[in-house]
Amino acid sequence: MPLPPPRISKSRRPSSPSPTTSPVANGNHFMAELPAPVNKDVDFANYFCTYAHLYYQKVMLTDPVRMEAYYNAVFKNPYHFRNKVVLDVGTGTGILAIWCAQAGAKKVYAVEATKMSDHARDLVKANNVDDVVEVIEGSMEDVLLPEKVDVIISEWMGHFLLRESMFDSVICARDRWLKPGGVMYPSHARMWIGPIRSGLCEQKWNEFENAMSDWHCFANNMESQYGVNMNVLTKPYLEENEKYYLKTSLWNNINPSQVIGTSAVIKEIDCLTATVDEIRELHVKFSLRIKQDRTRLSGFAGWFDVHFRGSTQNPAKNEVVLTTAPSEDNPTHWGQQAFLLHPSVRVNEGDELAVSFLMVRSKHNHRLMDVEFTSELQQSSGQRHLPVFSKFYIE
Ligand SMILES: C[S@@+](CC[C@H](N)C(=O)[O-])C[C@H]1O[C@@H](n2cnc3c(N)ncnc32)[C@H](O)[C@@H]1O
Repeated sequence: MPLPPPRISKSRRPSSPSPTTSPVANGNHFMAELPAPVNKDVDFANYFCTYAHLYYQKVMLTDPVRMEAYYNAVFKNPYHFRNKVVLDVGTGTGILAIWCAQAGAKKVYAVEATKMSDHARDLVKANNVDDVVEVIEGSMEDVLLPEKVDVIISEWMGHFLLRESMFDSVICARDRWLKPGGVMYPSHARMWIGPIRSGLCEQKWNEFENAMSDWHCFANNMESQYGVNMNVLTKPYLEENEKYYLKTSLWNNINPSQVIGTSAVIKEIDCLTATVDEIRELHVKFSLRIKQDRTRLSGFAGWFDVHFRGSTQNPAKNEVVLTTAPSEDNPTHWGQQAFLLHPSVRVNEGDELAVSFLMVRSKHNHRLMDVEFTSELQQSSGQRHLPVFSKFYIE
């Protein structure tokens, strides 16, 4: 299988039909409405099934940036774990739970929704921590623990942080099971956006044009060979391909030199206090300054970092940061999400971009995101361009 794979499997097209929330698309704009209840069976089939494969768990276990960050967070702050009760939300193979036990935890509840729990149980036993770690198969939202916990640890971050919406489950676990004064690992998260140049703009446009010229050949052939005129389907086919090639954000490991200006933090999350309402819809305005001369703005890249700081009452003595920012030496399996503009825009050093950004959950699947950028370029000469509106899907 090709590497690196997506963080979780996604149906490529059409997008997965799992209506779990109900924002409505109104003209060009996504508008959030109250979320509909999640259909658990559909969610399991679309989302959890991927994590039931050791192949995907191994992708995460072989990301050194991710592994080092969690390992250091636990073992450089062992007093947060020694003789403590810990909850690992979404234990996967059990790796974080095993580390917590090795760091001296008195009890670790390791909750996993999928059958990966069987492998986790085996791994826990094989590493002689089965007297401390209890693997529980079930959805975090349904699991009943016999006691409250001192620490919640979880690796819940999806592409561009919030894809997968797994943080909802961590919030649910925190509100039910964390003792007052308890600690979250990680404790904080931030989302970033930066302006980029990328050859992918042209590549995706060419792929889109090829797909359409292939369609026209196919339609001509259908008419001449089988006597059926396909033209009524040309527009829907174009829209489907526009979405796939031009409006779907791309997983990409961007080189830092491709970031052509300043980056902005668009969201900061305190894991101890965040609510689902706070992350369900993000609407942010920010500005970016171009720092390279005579280049092209191909679009925007989004990434995140998380911090292991402990809590105000109980701070980590050794703070650890896990970043997925563009990096030549330390790329991660999350990469960055590229949102490409068609066409790209000529920009110069000193130009300013005023950006309005909106992200809501997809109406088809609450674990995927719909994104809008409205960007207004002001050249260093003072000349202002008309705002450019672009809509994207994080699938
Ligand atoms: C990103 S993986 C992390 C696995 C492991 N903790 C690690 O760090 O290698 C997230 C895991 O959480 C599980 N998961 C996600 N949401 C869950 C929920 N609500 N209840 C239980 N498990 C969940 C997934 O099945 C998956 O195995």
